[in-house]
Amino acid sequence: MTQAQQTVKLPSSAFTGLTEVSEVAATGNVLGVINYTTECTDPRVENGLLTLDLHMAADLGEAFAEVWTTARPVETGEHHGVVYAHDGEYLLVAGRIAPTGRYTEDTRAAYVAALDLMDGLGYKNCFRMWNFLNDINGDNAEGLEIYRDFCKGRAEAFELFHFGDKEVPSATGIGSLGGGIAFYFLASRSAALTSVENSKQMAAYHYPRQYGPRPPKFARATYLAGTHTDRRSGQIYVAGTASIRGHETLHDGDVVAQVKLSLDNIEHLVSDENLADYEIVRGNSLLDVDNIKVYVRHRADIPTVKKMCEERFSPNARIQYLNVDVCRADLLVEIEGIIA
Ligand SMILES: C=C(O[C@@H]1C=C(C(=O)O)C=C[C@H]1O)C(=O)O
Repeated sequence: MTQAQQTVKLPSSAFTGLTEVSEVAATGNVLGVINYTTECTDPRVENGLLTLDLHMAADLGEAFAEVWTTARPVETGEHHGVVYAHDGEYLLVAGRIAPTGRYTEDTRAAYVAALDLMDGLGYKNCFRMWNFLNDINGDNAEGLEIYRDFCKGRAEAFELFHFGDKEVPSATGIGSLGGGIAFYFLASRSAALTSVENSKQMAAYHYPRQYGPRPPKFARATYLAGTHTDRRSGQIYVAGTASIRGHETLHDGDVVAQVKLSLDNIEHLVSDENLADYEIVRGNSLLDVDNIKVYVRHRADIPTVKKMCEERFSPNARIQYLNVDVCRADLLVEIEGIIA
């Protein structure tokens, strides 16, 4: 191992019940607590912990927390409305945009605040973004779908920061049950990043105009390692993945076929065949994916989706199922995860 590999410890996340957060927090340095719960609030620092509540659960019985921990002591702060925590190597920044009739400008402003913060504090390697949009498939005040409205603001912010398409992080852009748009991002100071595409899907940033005025800017996965020469032991952050080949949704109305294609897409994405383009050799399969979130549009489909996921992921994988809308009206399911 090189010295850099030894010193840059990669971050980790765990799912826990809402009431167990303080026990998990006591075991390490907490970068952030993301509550997938019954209401959305502005991000805050609570008992010294950066906390973001997302409206992603119908009742407290299905709520859970995702707790991000790192190796070093964490400091928190606030910058132009976004709240952050950092440990000298990793930064988590969270924000919320209140419900409005047009999201482009507010999304651009909130993203600018977060990107500006990363620049200012020297966390220039953003490797994962999550975005939660209430009424994602609904129309804004001008008749533009809220997801497309959001994509426009995001693309404009990236442009202002001269973010090249090949540098965009992996992301999730998913529905939520309330609260406008909430987001959290992870960035690093010195870890090495590789944005990974899926050779069987069109890069999202190349999607044609039929999907909105500006394409969604995200990578299918991010490979995060201590050094650029480590092409074997880094982490893989798998973006929200759905039943899309090329740029087209396949299997409209068929949840079983959509789950199968989503899983096939992830399987191919993390395979050495796909990663060869990036000189990454990891020997991965679906059995290595953990910290999985499965977003299901129709509650009644959850048992079917769960059965199929349990057949293909490891029995030890931690999986959360959430009942929310997906970024295209014809998508019934979406899956994300992490290979640590
Ligand atoms: C499912 C897709 O996109 C979704 C939307 C994303 C976004 O806009 O950030 C990222 C991944 C998925 O959550 C897709 O286009 O394949």
